[in-house]
Amino acid sequence: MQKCNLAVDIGASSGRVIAGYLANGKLKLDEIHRFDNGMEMKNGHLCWDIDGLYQELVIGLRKSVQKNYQPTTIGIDTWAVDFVLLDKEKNRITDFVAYRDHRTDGVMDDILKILDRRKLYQQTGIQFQPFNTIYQLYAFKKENPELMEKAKHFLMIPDYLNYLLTGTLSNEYTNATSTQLLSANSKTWNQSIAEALDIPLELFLEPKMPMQTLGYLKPELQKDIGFDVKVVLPGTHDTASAVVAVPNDESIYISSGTWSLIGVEHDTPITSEQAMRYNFTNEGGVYENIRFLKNIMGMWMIQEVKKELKDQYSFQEFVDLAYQLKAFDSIVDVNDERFLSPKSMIHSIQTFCQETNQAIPHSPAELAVCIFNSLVKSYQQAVKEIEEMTGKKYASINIIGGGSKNQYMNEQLAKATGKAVYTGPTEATAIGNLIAQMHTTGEIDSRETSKLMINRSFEIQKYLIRGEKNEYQR
Ligand SMILES: Nc1ncnc2c1ncn2[C@@H]1O[C@H](COP(=O)(O)OP(=O)(O)OP(=O)(O)O)[C@@H](O)[C@H]1O
Ligand SMILES: C[C@H](O)[C@H](O)[C@@H](O)C(=O)CO
Repeated sequence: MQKCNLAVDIGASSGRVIAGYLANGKLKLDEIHRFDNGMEMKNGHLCWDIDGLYQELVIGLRKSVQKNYQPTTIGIDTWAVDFVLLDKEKNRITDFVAYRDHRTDGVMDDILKILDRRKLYQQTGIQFQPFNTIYQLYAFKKENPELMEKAKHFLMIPDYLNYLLTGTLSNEYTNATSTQLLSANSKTWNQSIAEALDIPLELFLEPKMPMQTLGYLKPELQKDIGFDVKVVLPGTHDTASAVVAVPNDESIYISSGTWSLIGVEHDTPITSEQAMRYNFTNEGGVYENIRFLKNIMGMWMIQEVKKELKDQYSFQEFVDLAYQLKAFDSIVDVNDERFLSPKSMIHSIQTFCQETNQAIPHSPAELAVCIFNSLVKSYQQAVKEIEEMTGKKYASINIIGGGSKNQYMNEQLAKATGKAVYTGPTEATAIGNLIAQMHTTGEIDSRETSKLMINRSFEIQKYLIRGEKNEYQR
């Protein structure tokens, strides 16, 4: 039997259970189970199928035994901001409403009439996004005052899955920062913000830092799967885990999946006027540092176009089509809210182009090129903003996550920024999750060791502009 750590990494479009172990100084990965994820309408709201996700997690645990693994620890990460509320008997009293649901339409504006925008930013350091937990909680309270009265516990998605595994309630720190309810400096829930919005502070537990043991499997689950395992906290926000696996500290990173998260690590929050204007966020990092980054609409746009075209084209085929199209220059502002949860992504892109007097993309190739070039343009702008705010020049950008497989965008980004673009690892989030577990068990002793290990274990590709000829070296 092979001893291993298990990373459960659930993204907005897919989830996986990955076994990780050290062999000859390298981190080895084995994908044990993969499943789709998505939202569905329930009780008039877009929701996640949380019970289905839990079942997939348990299937992953069972498969690990069938594959002859002996898991010693398990860690869960998912996307951020979404939550569930439990009553005093610890029963779920809300659906897992998804951040793209329209319940938060207009709520941010309402709250910014109660709270001063600058103060809110200075206190929390969090980017203004209409779906942040603070706006979702407020919308929920307005719609369901009687349920809010009954609510006794607030859990985010990984907190809830950890509760189902162990029976222990917790609020993990990196994910808690995405609520916009935590003080960036003290790393505790902000009383004045909660009170101003009449959100009961009793719902929250003292945030627990990553890299500690939460508990063990509940007896009935142990019996079902046939073994026990230590449940450990990685950065339960997937982006926090992903950032741990960036191979080079000196690069700007882009964690590219459903969202594109572009930024750098920083010791302390940056809450300047400029950072607020550029709408950068200061989320909590696994090493108790700050992930100073911007949340950009990301591959969601091509995911939606793919779906609308009835999955006739794979992601790789969209990339191939983009290469074949000689020129198509229309650009959309990917951060425009119309792209967050549209009825039709294709129609929204076309309308944007029409309103801005640009050529309207019709073919799959034109739509792909428009999305890819528009994303690259927003990355280029964010790079400029990061350099301006940190007062530092960066020689390279490192793209991690599934989106790093998009060669067309990687090349365009190198061309647009004149910087070396490194890509990989593609499973950065699971890797960062595993590294946090290995820190907890003592298998990895320092951050430096983990960076060396990542560079030794995974192939990193390089896209580079040489001289004036725009040649790329891989
Ligand atoms: N072969 C490929 N070529 C180009 N792009 C690809 C390829 N494979 C995957 N992708 C891109 O990667 C994205 C998925 O990335 P990833 O698996 O990291 O996301 P996720 O984990 O589901 O979501 P999240 O970002 O919410 O965690 C797809 O939407 C697609 O755009
Ligand atoms: C909204 C997204 O959940 C979040 O901001 C992003 O960081 C993420 O989790 C991407 O997977």
